[in-house]
Amino acid sequence: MTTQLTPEDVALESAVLVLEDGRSFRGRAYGARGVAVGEAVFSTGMSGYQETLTDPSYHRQIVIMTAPHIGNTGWNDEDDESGQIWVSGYVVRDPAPRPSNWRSRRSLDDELRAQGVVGISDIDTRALTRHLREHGAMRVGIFSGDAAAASLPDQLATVVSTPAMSGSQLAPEVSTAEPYVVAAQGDKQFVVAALDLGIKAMTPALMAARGIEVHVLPATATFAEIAALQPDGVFFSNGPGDPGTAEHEMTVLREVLAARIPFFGICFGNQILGRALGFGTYKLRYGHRGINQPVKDLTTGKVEVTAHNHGFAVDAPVGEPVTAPADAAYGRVRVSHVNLNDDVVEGLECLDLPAFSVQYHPEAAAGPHDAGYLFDRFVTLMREHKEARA
Ligand SMILES: NC(=O)CC[C@H](N)C(=O)O
Repeated sequence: MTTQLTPEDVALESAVLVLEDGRSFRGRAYGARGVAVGEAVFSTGMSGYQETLTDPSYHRQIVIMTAPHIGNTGWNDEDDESGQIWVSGYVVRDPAPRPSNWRSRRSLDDELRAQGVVGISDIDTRALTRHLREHGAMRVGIFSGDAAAASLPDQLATVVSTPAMSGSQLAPEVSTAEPYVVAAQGDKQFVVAALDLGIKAMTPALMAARGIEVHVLPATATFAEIAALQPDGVFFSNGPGDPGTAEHEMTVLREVLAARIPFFGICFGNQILGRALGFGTYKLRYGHRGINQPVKDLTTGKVEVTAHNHGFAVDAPVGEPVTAPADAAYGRVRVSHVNLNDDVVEGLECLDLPAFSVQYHPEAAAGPHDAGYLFDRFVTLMREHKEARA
C-alpha cells in the first residue's frame, strides 16, 4: 500500500539551513524541495517580497526576510521586476497559509515550487540575522526533501564548495541576450541607451513615463553599439556580483565619459562610475537591503527614506570635491549622497562632466518613492546638454 502525503504532512517536512561557519538552523521545507546554496543576506523590507524575489541583483543570494509574516498577499501577475525569481533560496519565519489580496493569483509557496526555488520556513530569522550582523555575510545552504537527511559535515562541504560573492562576475548571467526597446509615453523627448546588468522592469518604465525611449542593451554591448543609437543619455543599471569584476563595463563607461554623453547609474551602475573615475569598491560587512534606509542628499540637505540592495560600496572621500583619481581629464567629482546609518557612500556627482549615480533605488517599486526626483535630474541633465549643443 502506498502512503499518500496530505498537504499538511508536506508542510511539516523538516529542512535545515547550514551556514559556512558551521552554525545550523532547523526549519520546515518551503517552496521547492532540494538544495539551494548562495550568499546569505537579509532584507528588512516589510512589503514588496515579489519585487525582491524577481530582482536580478539577488542572483546567487539566499534572502532572509526579517519581517515575520511573508506571503500574505500571495503572488500576482503585475509586480515582477523581471521574467523570473532570481534568489537562489528563500528563508522566512512564518509563511501565510492562505494568501489574501484582490490581485493574488496563487500563493507564494506555489510560485516558489513552480519556479523550482528552494525555501525554508519556521526559522528564527532574528537570531539568523543577528548572527550575520555579527559575523558578516557568508555562504549558506538550504537542504530539504532527501537532502535534509544528509549529515551536517556533508551539507557543510556543499556550502563551502560554492563560490564566494567577492570576485564573482554575474551581470552577464542575468542580462538580456538581445536588445529591446521600451517606447516613450507621449511625445518622445529623449533616447537613452540602458546597459542591462540586471535591470528591473520599473527602471525603463519610469524613464518611459518621462518621455524617454529606452534602448535596453546586453551587458556585453560596446561603446560603438551605444554610440550608434546617438543617445541623449546612457544609463547603467543595478546588477548582481562584485563590481570589481566589471572591467568591460568600466571601459565602456570611460568612453561614454570621454564623449561627454550624459550618464546616470543606479547601484551596480554607481559602483562602475566610481571605478571608472578611479575609486575602489569594497565589500560591506553585511550590506544594505530593505526599503527603510535613510540617505542624505548633500546637494539639498534633504533626508530621504530609500530602498537598498547592495553588498558592495564605493570608497570615495565624503566632503570637498576631489579630482577624479583615474584621470584629471574627468575633472572634479564629489560624493552626493551618504547613508545616515553608517556613512556609506550612496551617490556620486561629476562637477565637470554630465554624469551622476546613486547606490540605492529611486525606481523602488514597492516604494518608498522619495528618490524619484533622480529620474527628473537625469532628464534635466539631458535637456541642458541638448540645449547647449543646439
Ligand atoms: N542592486 C545592485 O545593483 C547590487 C550591486 C552589487 N552587486 C552589490 O551587491 O553591491
